[in-house]
Amino acid sequence: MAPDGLPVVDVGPLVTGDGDPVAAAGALDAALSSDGFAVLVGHGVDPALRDRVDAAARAFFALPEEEKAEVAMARGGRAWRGWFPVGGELTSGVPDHKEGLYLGTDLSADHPRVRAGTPLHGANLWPASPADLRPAVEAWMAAMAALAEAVLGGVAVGLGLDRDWFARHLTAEPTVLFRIFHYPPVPASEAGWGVAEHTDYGLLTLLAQDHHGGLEVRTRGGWVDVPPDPDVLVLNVGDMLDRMTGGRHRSTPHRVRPSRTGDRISLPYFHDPGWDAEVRPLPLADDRAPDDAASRWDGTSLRTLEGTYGEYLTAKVAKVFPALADGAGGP
Ligand SMILES: O=C(O)CCC(=O)C(=O)O
Ligand SMILES: [Fe+2]
Repeated sequence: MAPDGLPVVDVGPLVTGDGDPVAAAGALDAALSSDGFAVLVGHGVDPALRDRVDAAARAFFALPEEEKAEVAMARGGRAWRGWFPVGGELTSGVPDHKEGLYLGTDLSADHPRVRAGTPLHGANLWPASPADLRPAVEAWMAAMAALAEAVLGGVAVGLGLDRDWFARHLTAEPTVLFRIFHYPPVPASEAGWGVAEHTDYGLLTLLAQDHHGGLEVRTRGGWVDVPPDPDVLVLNVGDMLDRMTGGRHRSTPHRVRPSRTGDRISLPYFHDPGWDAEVRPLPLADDRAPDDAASRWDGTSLRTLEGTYGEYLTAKVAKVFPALADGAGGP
């Protein structure tokens, strides 16, 4: 256990094959079964790459608003890509104290899903400056995708499934979103949140952050701080893994305090089921948790959901960005 209570898991054996992957899978299972969050060490991702993405992000957010607006989210249309200003995103109906650049799997205009007008699919909007943003982000997203698949292998083994279960059933073509957030310093007199309380939508989130801190997790024992360590990656469970496991792995609410000490940069990467996947409960019946709709932050029951992951995600995103709601439900 870390001093703050979040478990630390060495995922080295799942990433490199050295060591005992079954023991690492067991540690992961225990971590995700307690509070749905884990601090990952041994992840093998080069810290210099994180520093590159962080530096490029800072250079981008420091540009004048008109330059950032060259890649404004409105230009990304239904693909939900590009920059949004401070206050442009609403979590739980309230504007957040953050700005962000939204990215995802980069699809060209002739990809069948883009041609069909599928929401959240399309090309990334790359800023002209800084030049290193695109190569750094592309390398980072590739590293996160590989790590997410390695971690999912461990999750599967921990649940008594074959190691390639997720790859075969849900993530052959994962839905991938990546965000770069900037939380500018906000005076202590100003209330509100960097990001208000919420859960993540998909399978797994992998988060890198700088040293400023502010991320809080609602564990069973109360709210705890996630230590702001740039060298670790923070893993958390999304709604679909919670649904599949009947709450054994919990999609745990979390929130971000507004930054009081400086410009905070965070890099959440979301590795989620394929768009057309229908996520069903696994046959793990005996340890199924009771239905949680009444107590969940959004009142949604993960036990009774129907439809594809794409439908679930589109409905969620339309609440956060009301501008996307317009016709976002179908092609
Ligand atoms: O910025 C952070 O630390 C967390 C962001 C987050 O929770 C999210 O994007 O879902
Ligand atoms: Fe989140």
